[in-house]
Parts: sequence; C-alpha cells; structure tokens
Amino acid sequence: MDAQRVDLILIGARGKVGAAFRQLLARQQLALLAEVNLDLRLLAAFDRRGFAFDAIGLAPGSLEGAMYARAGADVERLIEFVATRAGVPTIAVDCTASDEIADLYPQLFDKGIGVVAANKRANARTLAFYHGLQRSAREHGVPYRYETTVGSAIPLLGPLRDLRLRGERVESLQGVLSGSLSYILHRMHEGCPFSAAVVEARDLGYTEPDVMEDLRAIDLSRKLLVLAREAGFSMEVDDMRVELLGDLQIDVDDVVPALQLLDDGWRIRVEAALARGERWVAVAEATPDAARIGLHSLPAHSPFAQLAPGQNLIEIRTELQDRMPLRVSGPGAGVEITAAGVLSDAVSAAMHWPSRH
Ligand SMILES: NC(=O)C1=CN([C@@H]2O[C@H](COP(=O)(O)OP(=O)(O)OC[C@H]3O[C@@H](n4cnc5c(N)ncnc54)[C@H](O)[C@@H]3O)[C@@H](O)[C@H]2O)C=CC1
Ligand SMILES: N[C@@H](CC=O)C(=O)O
Repeated sequence: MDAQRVDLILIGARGKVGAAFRQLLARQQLALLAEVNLDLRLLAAFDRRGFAFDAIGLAPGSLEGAMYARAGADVERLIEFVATRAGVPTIAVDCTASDEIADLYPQLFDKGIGVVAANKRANARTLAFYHGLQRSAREHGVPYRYETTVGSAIPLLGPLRDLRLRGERVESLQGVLSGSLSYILHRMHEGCPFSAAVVEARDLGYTEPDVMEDLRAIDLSRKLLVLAREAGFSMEVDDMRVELLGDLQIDVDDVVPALQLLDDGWRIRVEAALARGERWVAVAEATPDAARIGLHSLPAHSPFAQLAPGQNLIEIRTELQDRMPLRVSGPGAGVEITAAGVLSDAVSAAMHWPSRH
C-alpha cells in the first residue's frame, strides 16, 4: 500500500519551539514511514523574516540555508498553491506567539488546511471566536489540534474532551498551569533571588517570548481560559479574576534590572512562608461560572506545593470523579518537550485526517 503523504507548513520555523520541532521531525520521518506508513513532509516553512518552499519536501534538519528573505505575498501564494492542489492533506503548524498568525486560521480552514498550534492566542479570544474555529474546522473536514497550549506535552486537553464526549460533566478544575511560575517560585524557595530565577526560567526555554506575559500571568490566563473552555465552561476573559504577582508594569526591553528591585521583597515573603511551613504557589481554578488565578501560600504538604521546578499538576473534578479527582501531572514547559507535543499533534492529525476515507 502506498504511504499516506501529508504535508506540513511550519510557521515560526527558526524560533525555539519551531527549531526543536524541525530537528525532531528530521529524526522521526523515516520511523513514521516504517511504522505507520505516514510520509510526513515539510512543504514550506517561514517566520517573520524568512521563507522556504519545496514541492517535494524540505530537509527539516538543515533548513537554515534554504530560507530566503520573505516577500510580501509569499504566504498568500503558498495558501493558494495548497488550496488548488488536490489530494495531499496539509497542516499548518503554528509555533509563533503571534495574533497575526492566529488571524489566519479561519482562512486556512476555508482552504482545506488543518492547524496544529502551540500558539494559545486564537483559543483565548472571545468565546464566539473559539466556537467559530471549532465549527469551521469541523465543517471543512480538517483537523485543529492544540494540546501543547495547556500543560505543554502532558495529555490533558484530549482526555478532557473524552470525558465530555462520554457525557461526564466537569465540575471544577484546579491546578498549577504555568511551567515558568512553577519553576521561578520553586527556585525562590531554594534561596535563588527572584530576578535570577526568572533569568534561569527564560534560559531553560520555559518563558514566553515576552517574559512579562508569564510574570503578569497573561500567559497563565490564556491557559486557564482554554482549559475551562475545553471542559465545557462558557468562559469569557472578563469572567476571570487575576491577582498578579505584584505591581509588575515593567515596559522596557531589558526587564532584569527592574526585576532586581523586587528581589528583597520576594526574599522576605518566601522566608516568612517557609517559617510558617508553607510555600508560595500560583494556583489557577475554574468552575462553570468563574475562574481565578492567585498566588497562595499553601502548606508544604499540599500536592500543589510539592511539585518539581517547572512541573504542572491539574486536578479535574467531575460528577463521577468528585471525592477522588482525576490528577494529571508532568513538565509544564520546555522547548524540546513542547516540540514533542506538537509533533504528536501533527502525527495524530495526519493519521486521523477527518475527511480521509
Ligand atoms: N516554551 C514552552 O515551554 C512552550 C511554548 N509554547 C508556545 O510556543 C510558541 C513559540 O514559543 P517560542 O518558540 O519560545 O517563541 P520564539 O520567539 O522563540 O519563536 C517565535 C517564532 O515565531 C516567528 N513569528 C512571530 N511572529 C510571526 C509572524 N507574524 N509571522 C511569521 N512568523 C512569526 C518568529 O520569527 C519566531 O521564529 C509560543 O506561542 C508559546 O506560548 C507552548 C507551550 C510550551
Ligand atoms: N510560558 C509557558 C510555557 C508554556 O506554554 C509557561 O510558563 O507555562
């Protein structure tokens, strides 16, 4: 039997997650062919500045030399090429943190192109936009997957969807959802200054391209919103209460000197918590009616206070799993693990292409 060819368009190809995704794809292409008869090719790749295309497939592991300066209409031409070409399912893999790319999803679905996203922005817009994307993907018979947008590669959104499909009502969600805040808070309890812990989290690839999105819990709010919606809660951004980590209105390129001004304050708060036998934890919670994010000082024996640096833990209570809630845990951030989750989504989308016979 001929292998099933599926083409990928990688957006954010030279970013941290995008580059790790390319390396992983390069390593797995032959195994996918041998093990599941899937011929997954990289048709095109682009980022803010560069563009590359090859109708028979680019070499994902050595793309740098193939990229040339992106021209105005490259992306539109690429979408038209894919739309007018018959027979090869195509998936756009969004490894950006860009609203401009999220704006493209409806057009991609219209043209029969599926989407795999590490980018959280599309699903964290209005509820109407979120439902519109789900509906549009379904109506056009194309996959739309975004497992890594909450809890990185932890299987979370898929199992949550399975609960809903078997008719089990989710009653509440509670957890540590930010990998970077999990890391930063953990390191501070080990005596690391706040600003140094932020730099470490950034160097490990745990933070957003704009680290202030992590520190101001903007990224965490997006995750909680997506998670709540996937649980079936009709949640809008305004339904969420977010207590920030302090007065963090820092608007300069190099945030570190400003963060250093907060080191002493944090040291005092952390020492006081440890003296009480507690630890600071950034907790996100949602019920069907409300959602909130707050920084809590929890007893050290709480499961949320015992996580490894960067670890996430999500507790899901349903009508059947109330006294013994479902708990899902694992690394909540990291470039390689996220790229692995994105590849899982791409492989699964390719193998279960909705309109394939
Ligand atoms: N690092 C992690 O642990 C996780 C990251 N993510 C998400 O992965 C995404 C990527 O993160 P990073 O790789 O750290 O970011 P990055 O800043 O290293 O890379 C972003 C890439 O997107 C490209 N880009 C930005 N705007 C664009 C546009 N309008 N058109 C085309 N290309 C554009 C940039 O040129 C760059 O190549 C983010 O949305 C992040 O939230 C999701 C889960 C976990
Ligand atoms: N910045 C994010 C990374 C994954 O989305 C986090 O800290 O959890």
